[in-house]
Amino acid sequence: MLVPKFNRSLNLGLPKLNEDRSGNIVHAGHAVFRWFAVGLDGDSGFPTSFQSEPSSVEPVEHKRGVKPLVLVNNNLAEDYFPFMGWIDKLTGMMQRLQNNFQEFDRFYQELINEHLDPNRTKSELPQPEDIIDILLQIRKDRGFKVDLTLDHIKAVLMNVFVAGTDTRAATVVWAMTYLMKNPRAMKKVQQEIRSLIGGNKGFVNEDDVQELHYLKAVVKETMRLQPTVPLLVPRETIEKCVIDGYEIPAKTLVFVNAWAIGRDPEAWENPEEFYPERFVDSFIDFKGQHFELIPFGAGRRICPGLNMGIATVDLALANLLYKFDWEMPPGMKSQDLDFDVLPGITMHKKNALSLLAKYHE
Ligand code: HEM
Repeated sequence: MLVPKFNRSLNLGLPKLNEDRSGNIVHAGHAVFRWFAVGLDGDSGFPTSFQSEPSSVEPVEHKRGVKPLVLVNNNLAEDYFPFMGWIDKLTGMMQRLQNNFQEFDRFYQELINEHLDPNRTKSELPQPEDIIDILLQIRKDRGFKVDLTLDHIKAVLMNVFVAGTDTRAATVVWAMTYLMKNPRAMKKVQQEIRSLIGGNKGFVNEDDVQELHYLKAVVKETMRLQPTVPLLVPRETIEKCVIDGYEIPAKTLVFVNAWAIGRDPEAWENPEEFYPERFVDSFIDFKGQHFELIPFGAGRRICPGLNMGIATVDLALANLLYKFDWEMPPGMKSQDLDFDVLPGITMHKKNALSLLAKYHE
């Protein structure tokens, strides 16, 4: 039986919350993620910059007067080989991690202080209230007991912002890349959206998305080929087991390769082909019940943000496709697009996806 090896469900930067059962600090979450969000900046719901390479994007200025947060994307050797932590010290990665943590900690503390400020005027309150208000209220209701500390609240925020932002942004970029490579699918999905929404409404909302079956198939097909967390959360066997004749001892670290599973010729016809139609009228879903498609993982540690993740990917992609016609920049052809990947826990496109957006009248 496989069990999660690490308690990574909470903040990467809050070591106390990342302790394993033996009380050791677990470093599985050491990878420091990039900050890049579709629709994070601005009210329109559209990305302010459509690039897949975050390092080439200006850091997102949050409007709170503190230094902008710049997240670096790097993996620690220790993430993969726990005995190789010394390399991270030598390369300075550990120090960068610590610095990053401190910046984040300050940022979240400032947000919390703002929410705790009794002088916060009514007009500044988000509508109706935001996640920080709710968490602080729960804490207050519990009489400030130690079981919900400010560190826990920071951890939840970190999770929502990072686990949920990076993955969604990457998925939208991969979907656009596949669609640019496959004009037939691009045309079909745009037709579906535009014929449903028409010209007057001007945007796609959450209810509309439920009618967009081909769009949903496009997203599934993208996640089959390019799951953004290809190796899921590491697991550890708690007892000896035999799989396919291989004997696996207890306490073995196991990585489940969702990327390879999505391309397994025994599970998929023409697995390398981008063919969203395979999901139209298919019962296969990514909710952890069909093991041939597990971009959100499966079992007890399945992604808890699955529904939110899909809802926002569908919505962002649908609006991008509804509002704009997409072309390659001058001098480039869709054949030039590649699927090279940056190393990392989250699978990002290595070379920036630069496209020309033409407003669709
Ligand atoms: C397209 C979007 C997303 C993808 C592809 C994705 C994918 C994943 C995957 C593969 C895992 C590991 C599951 C496993 O090992 O079984 C995971 C875990 C997690 N995800 Fe997501 N995720 C997405 C969006 C989100 C969002 C929006 C949130 C929060 C708002 C979120 C929060 C988390 C958390 C907290 C975990 C750790 C769960 C645990 O270890 O118990 N994710 N995600």
